[in-house]
Amino acid sequence: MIDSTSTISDTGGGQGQTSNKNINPFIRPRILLTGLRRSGKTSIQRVIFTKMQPSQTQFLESTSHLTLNQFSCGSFINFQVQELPGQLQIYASGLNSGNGGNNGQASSYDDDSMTSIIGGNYDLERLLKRCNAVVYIIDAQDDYSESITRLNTIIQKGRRINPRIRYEIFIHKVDQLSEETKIETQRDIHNQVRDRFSDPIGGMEPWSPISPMSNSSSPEILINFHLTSIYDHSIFEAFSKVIQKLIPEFSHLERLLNYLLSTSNIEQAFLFDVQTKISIATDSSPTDMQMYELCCDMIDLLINMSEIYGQPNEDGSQRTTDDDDDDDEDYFNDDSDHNQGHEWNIVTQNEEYDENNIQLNGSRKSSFVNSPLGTTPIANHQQTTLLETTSEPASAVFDSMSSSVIKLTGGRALYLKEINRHLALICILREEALTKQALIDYNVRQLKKSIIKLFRLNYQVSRRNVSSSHLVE
Ligand SMILES: Nc1nc2c(ncn2[C@@H]2O[C@H](COP(=O)(O)OP(=O)(O)OP(=O)(O)O)[C@@H](O)[C@H]2O)c(=O)[nH]1
Repeated sequence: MIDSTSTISDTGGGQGQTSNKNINPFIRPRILLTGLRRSGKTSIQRVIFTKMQPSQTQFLESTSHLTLNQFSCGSFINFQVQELPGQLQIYASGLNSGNGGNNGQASSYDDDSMTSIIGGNYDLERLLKRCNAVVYIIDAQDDYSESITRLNTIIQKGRRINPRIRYEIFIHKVDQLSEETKIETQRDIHNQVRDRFSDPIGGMEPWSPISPMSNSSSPEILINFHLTSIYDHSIFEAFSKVIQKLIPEFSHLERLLNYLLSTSNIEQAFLFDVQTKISIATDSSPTDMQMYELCCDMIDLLINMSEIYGQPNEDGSQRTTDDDDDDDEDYFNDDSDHNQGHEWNIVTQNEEYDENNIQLNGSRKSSFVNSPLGTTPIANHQQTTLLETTSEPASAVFDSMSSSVIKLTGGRALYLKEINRHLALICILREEALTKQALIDYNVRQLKKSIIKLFRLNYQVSRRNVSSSHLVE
């Protein structure tokens, strides 16, 4: 079993249930994606969200502005990724620097009072205050000492401003490293970060490992490390873990999957977003990386086979054949006003910092694939929310008829079933368990109904919340 994630904290290797409770289900969680120049930030987004071939990423131009990508998958995965380009330098905020001569010059990142403003007039404090997770990319093939210095600065600032931030450190580009070097690099980076926070700084509490029971008001720092590469599935697995911690329904989904396992003789179950191959939930057993990869391959196989031999619905709507599907199905399949399929929305939401410096990433196809960078600057001092959406519908061939069973050598099997047009359940089980496939099918249908109800409930509450906030306005 391979697990590319390690953690400083006791909770990091798990699914982060504690942090999900802090996520307001009505606010789109924000991920601040940052790291030094050329560390691989844009490549990661393109490979995961636009299906760009990893080899194509070498032609990407450097990102020069803060960009905001909003991702939606039906009503399930909703989050924003703010990419803070590596070329931006952190500058002295000026007034309280205690080093007057340093104004306007790049700081050493070490003095907390000196690191408020990032070159280009972005306010790091504000970005940290508003984000739920920082994904920090370290290029493992490069000398990473400067990168760690910068990371430590961000953590130091973040723990003062927003102690609930989760730091997900991607030790990236490990595809060129031997297994031994990977482990050594991870240990080295882990130690350098831990050592930095083992001493009290500026009156703050020292670094202390967190436990699942940790008090939300504690100053403990939530840090996870992931070994990643865009050239294999590790980047999907790592990003899945980041997303799972931000999905408010995650613990409910996990419980439902655990229940399915216990009733159906299944070894492991994943809920996959079909387009991105992000796993939005798993049962609570540790993830088997090789099985995870096989599940991703199974999705590709199913979609490819269906595209060749399947019959896409002419009207794009989903066929419903399950006898006992009820009205809940309509909620999932109704794209009228909320289930807009996969979207890369172009959004700024009344950002208070200098908005003319924000660049907006557009749709998966038109912006990212057809144009070199696909970013569009918005007008200066934009006051209203900009929302330009180009939706890419979920696969036309993935519908309620989509299901598959693949028997593997070694006595195991993979079982795939559509949950809705965005989500697939994939189970790993012993081949013998398939002798009771009717039971599994039945249980999966019950699971599907429960998931639909769960999201419908959340959707209704969020809608009510939105309309009442309009009334207040
Ligand atoms: N070997 C390897 N190269 C990678 C990986 N990810 C990205 N790269 C390469 O790293 C280079 C820089 O990638 P970018 O995505 O442009 O990096 P960035 O962090 O967005 O850079 P800035 O926009 O300048 O901040 C490209 O040539 C990518 O092909 C990886 O996992 N492995």
